[in-house]
Amino acid sequence: MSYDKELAAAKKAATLAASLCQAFLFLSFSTFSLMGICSFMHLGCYKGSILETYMISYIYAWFLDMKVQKELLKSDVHSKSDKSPVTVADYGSQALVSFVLERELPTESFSLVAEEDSGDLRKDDAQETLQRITALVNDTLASDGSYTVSSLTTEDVLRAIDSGKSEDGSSGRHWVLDPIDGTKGFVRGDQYAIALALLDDGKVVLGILACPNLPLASIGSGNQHSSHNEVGCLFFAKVGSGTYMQPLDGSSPVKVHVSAIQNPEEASFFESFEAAHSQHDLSSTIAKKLGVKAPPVRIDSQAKYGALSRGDGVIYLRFPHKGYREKIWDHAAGSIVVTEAGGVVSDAGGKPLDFSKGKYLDVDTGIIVTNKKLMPSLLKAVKESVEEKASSL
Ligand SMILES: Nc1ncnc2c1ncn2[C@@H]1O[C@H](COP(=O)(O)O)[C@@H](OP(=O)(O)O)[C@H]1O
Ligand SMILES: [Mg+2]
Ligand SMILES: [Mg+2]
Ligand SMILES: [Mg+2]
Repeated sequence: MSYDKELAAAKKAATLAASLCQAFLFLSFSTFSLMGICSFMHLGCYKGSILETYMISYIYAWFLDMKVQKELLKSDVHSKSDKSPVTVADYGSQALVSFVLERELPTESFSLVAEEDSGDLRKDDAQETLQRITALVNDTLASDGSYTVSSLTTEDVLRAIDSGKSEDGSSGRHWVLDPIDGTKGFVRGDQYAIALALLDDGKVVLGILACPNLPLASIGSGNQHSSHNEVGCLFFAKVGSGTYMQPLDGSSPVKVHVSAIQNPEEASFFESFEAAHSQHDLSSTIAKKLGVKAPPVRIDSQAKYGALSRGDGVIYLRFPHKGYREKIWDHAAGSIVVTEAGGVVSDAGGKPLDFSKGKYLDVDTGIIVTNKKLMPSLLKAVKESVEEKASSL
C-alpha cells in the first residue's frame, strides 16, 4: 500500500490549517495595531508626515500589543468541560482539515478520531463564536483558492467538525487529528502543531506535523525564540519511507534523521513547557542518573517530536501526573515522524505505543523517546528513577 494520495491530501490539509491558525494570530495582532494607531492619533500625537506617524504609531501599537495580546486572545479562548482551553482556531482547524480530506479523497470512506467536537458550539450562547470560526474557515479557503465552493455556512462548519466522528481505531482506516496540539503554547505565542496521522488496522502509517512557530534551524540549544531564524516547518513521514521536513511555505523537503549521539553527556532532552502536563522533577532525576549535562528544553506540543526527528535534541521525556490518560491524537503523528527518522518511542516500561484501542493511549507511567543506541540506558535510568520516586512517597 503506497498511501501517496493520502499523504498529499494530509499535507495539504495540515498546511491550510496552519495558515488558518497564523491568520487568526495575525488578525488578533492587527486589531490591536489598529487600536494602537487610533489611540496614538487620538492622543493628539499627529505632528509629522503620514509615514512618520504611521511608523511611530506602529511602534506604539506594538508596545500596546505586548501588554494586551493575552487579553485579546482571552475572548477567543474558551474552557472545555475538563477545564482545558480551546480556541476559535482549534475548531476552525478541525473543520478545515476534515473538509480538505473529504474533498481530496472523495472515494474513500471517511473516519476521523479528533480532539474537538461541535457540542459546545451548538449552544445558544456560542453563536457569535461559531460565526467567527466560519469566517476564519471561509477566509482561509478563499485565499487558497483551490476549491470552488460558495462560502460554508455555520451548519456546514458544525458538520465538518463532526464529520466521520469515530472512536474506534482497531480495524480499517481512521484519520487521527489534533487540530491544535499545544493550545496553551498557541495562546502564549509559543510552539504548537497541527498533528494529523492515518491509522490502518491499528498501526500509524503516515503522520504530518505542521509547526508554524518552529524555527527551520535547530532549536537544540533552546533558541526557540531566536529572531534570526525563519519559522514554519512541515514534517511528514510514511511507513517505510523515512521522515522529511520542508518549510511551510512549500519549498523542497529534506530527509531528516534523529541524532546519533550515544554519550548522554552530549545529549539534551525535551519535555513539556507545562509542569502540569509532565513531572519535571522525575525527568530531572532521570537526566541526572543518565549523565545528561544540558538543562531541559521545554516546549509545547508535538513540535518536540519534530525537533527530535531532525536531531535538535536526543531525548523526549513525558510523565503525566497520576490519573491522566493520554490520547492518541497527542502522539500518533509525532511517533511515526520520530520512528521513520530512526528513533524509538515507547512507554516507560519499554513497550511500543498501541494506537489500536480507540481514543485513549494507555501507557505504563509515561512516554519516552530517543535513538536506538541510547534507549537501553534510558530505560534503565527511567526504571530506577520511577522506583525511587514511588518509594519516597
Ligand atoms: N494533565 C495533563 N497531563 C498530561 N497531558 C495533558 C494534561 N492536560 C492536557 N494534556 C495534553 O497535553 C497536550 C499538550 O502537550 P504538551 O504538554 O507536550 O504541550 C494537550 O494537547 P492540546 O493542547 O491539544 O489539548 C493535552 O492533550
Ligand atoms: Mg486540547
Ligand atoms: Mg494535543
Ligand atoms: Mg489540541
